[in-house]
Parts: sequence; C-alpha cells; structure tokens
Amino acid sequence: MGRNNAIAVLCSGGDGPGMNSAIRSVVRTGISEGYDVYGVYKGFAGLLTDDFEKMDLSSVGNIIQRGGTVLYTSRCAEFHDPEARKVAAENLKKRGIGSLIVIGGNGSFQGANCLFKEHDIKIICIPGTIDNDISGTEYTIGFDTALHTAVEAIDKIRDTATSHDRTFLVEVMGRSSGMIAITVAISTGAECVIFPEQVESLDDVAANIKRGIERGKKSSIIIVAEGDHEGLGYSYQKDLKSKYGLATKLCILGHIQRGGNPSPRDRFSAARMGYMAVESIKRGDSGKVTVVRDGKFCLAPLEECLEKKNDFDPELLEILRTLAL
Ligand SMILES: Nc1ncnc2c1ncn2[C@@H]1O[C@H](COP(=O)(O)OP(=O)(O)OP(=O)(O)O)[C@@H](O)[C@H]1O
Ligand SMILES: O=P(O)(O)OC[C@H]1O[C@](O)(CO)[C@@H](O)[C@@H]1O
Ligand SMILES: [Mg+2]
Repeated sequence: MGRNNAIAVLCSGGDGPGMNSAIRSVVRTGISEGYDVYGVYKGFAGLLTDDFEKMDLSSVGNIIQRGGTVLYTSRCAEFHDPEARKVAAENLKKRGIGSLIVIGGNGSFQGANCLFKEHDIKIICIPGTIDNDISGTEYTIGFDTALHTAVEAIDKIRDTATSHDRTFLVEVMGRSSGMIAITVAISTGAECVIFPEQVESLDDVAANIKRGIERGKKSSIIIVAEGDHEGLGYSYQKDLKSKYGLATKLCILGHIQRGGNPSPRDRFSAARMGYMAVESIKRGDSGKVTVVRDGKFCLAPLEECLEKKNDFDPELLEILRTLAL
C-alpha cells in the first residue's frame, strides 16, 4: 500500500460491550485487504499524545468476548480546540495514515466530523454506545448487552421487592437519553419510568404506584434514567416520601451496565460494522457511518448521524402504562 493508505482505529466516549469485536474486525479485515492498521490508545487523547501502536493479527486475538476496549477510551476536552485537531491530523499523516475509524457515540462523531471537515483524513464511524441515542441508526453497539445486564439485575430486585411488599426506584444509565430506561422498563414489567425525554410528573408516578398497591400488587418498580445531575434517584426517593408518603428503596445500577461480556447481538453487529467500515475505505468512501436502517446494515452520511436521536416513540409509554395497570 502506498503512502497515506494506512488505517487507524480508536474508541471514544463511554466504552461499551462489543467495542473489542469491532476493533478485531477492523484490524483483521484491514490486514487481509493489505492495509497497515494502527490502534490509537485512549480515543482522541491518544491522537494528541501520539499514542499509536501498529496492530497485527494476534493483537486482537482472544478479545471478541471481552467487555471494555483494549484500546481504552476517553472524553477529551482538548479535542474541541481546532489547534489540537491540527496536531491530531499531523500525527496521523506522519505515519502515512489516510483513514481513521472512530468507534463511539454522537459526541465522538462530532469530533470525527471536525477532523473530516478540517483535514484531509478519510473518516468512517462505527456507532458504539450503550445509550443507542445516535440519530440515523436504529442500533448502536453495546445497547443490547447493557439491557441484558439491567434486566437481569431488576429481575433480582423484583424477587426481593415482592417478598417484602416494597416499592423500588432503580436508576439506570442515560444522562440525556431514555432509550435504556424505557426499554428496560417495558422488559421488566416496571410500573413507571422517568427519563429525560419524558419527565413524568411525580403526582402521576405516586398515583400509579398507589393504585397498584390498592389493587393488591406485591411489589412496584420505578425505573429512573440517571439524567444530567448526580443523585436524581435520591431526590425522587426523598420527594416520594415527603410529598406522597410513599416509602421506596433505591438501587443505582450505574457502571455495571457498561461492562461485561458482550451479547451475541453486540459481537455480531460489531463484526459486521468493522468489516463494512474497512470495505468502504477500500472503495474510497469518507464521512460515512455504518448504521442499521429498516433492520439492515448499510452506510449513511456522517451528517445524518451527528445529533442525538429525537424520534422517541410515545407509544412506548402507552405500552408501559397499559401493561402496568
Ligand atoms: N463538538 C465537538 N467537537 C469536537 N470534539 C467533540 C465534540 N463533541 C464531542 N467531542 C469529542 O468526543 C468525545 C466523546 O464525546 P461524548 O463524551 O459526548 O461521548 P459519546 O461519544 O457521545 O459517547 P457516550 O455518550 O456513549 O459516552 C469528547 O470527549 C470530545 O473529545
Ligand atoms: O462514565 P461517565 O463518563 O460518567 O459517563 C456516564 C454516561 O455515559 C453513558 O454510560 C454512555 O456511555 C451514559 O449512559 C452515561 O450517562
Ligand atoms: Mg453520547
């Protein structure tokens, strides 16, 4: 391969189960297509500190089943500065790297888009975030495993809640996205859900829980997305007690939802997307994202995938309310 034909791959933003499968797929497909492939450690931060490693076939052996990311990740505030991005582009170009594959969420895609617009670097993005909150794709790698982890935990909470006739508040991840919260709520038969796109009034929450208790429910579960300030679960717990006389136990699931062995769906999606990303570089593409649309894997323009999803389906709430009667 000639100069500027090497490929680099990095993970950015929150890690997610399945990222390793994507890295493996990129590295093995890239090498089999004759590219030099570099891993960049710690996301955009590694582009700035020049933390690269040339990968070989065995660099990605035995990682498909592991959570986290072997390339590590970061949230890198400096990357908002165009001067820093100039350094990143120089570090890529001096190694003959003409294409960068970014595995991450919507924020990471914004950073990748800046490099794409400002420098002569070909960019392909792979959606990797437990939040499943990227516009333009029905699926992001990590979501399925996070759901499995949360649902398994909440089923256990339901056991003890029922034994003690209790109401639980369970806080799941999602700073600005309720995709995990609503999906988990429906999947666990929760009574109520509170999340950023739909702030349920506490009057309604309390009334729903009390109605269920009156009709003989032995346990109730309220799912809360963590939201953008720490301790949201605690403040709901306090308010439910002080304003409505409703005692609850609180369980914050937190970062356990980001770790653990990826589910088959996440491994499979990541393997397909990593392969597609390299094949699209081979065709000369740039500014593209590997997405799922109408259930099919395909490529979409990066500009369609830069925002957070805004197509929350209100019917999901209706389903939850109906089934929790
Ligand atoms: N507007 C932007 N311009 C340049 N870089 C950005 C921009 N937005 C985000 N980034 C870069 O992308 C990184 C990751 O973004 P962010 O923290 O939003 O996570 P994410 O990729 O959305 O993943 P997740 O939400 O799953 O944790 C940021 O730390 C920053 O380095
Ligand atoms: O681990 P951090 O940096 O606190 O980020 C937490 C946020 O990241 C996510 O886990 C996505 O990666 C969100 O669900 C959550 O709000
Ligand atoms: Mg994000």
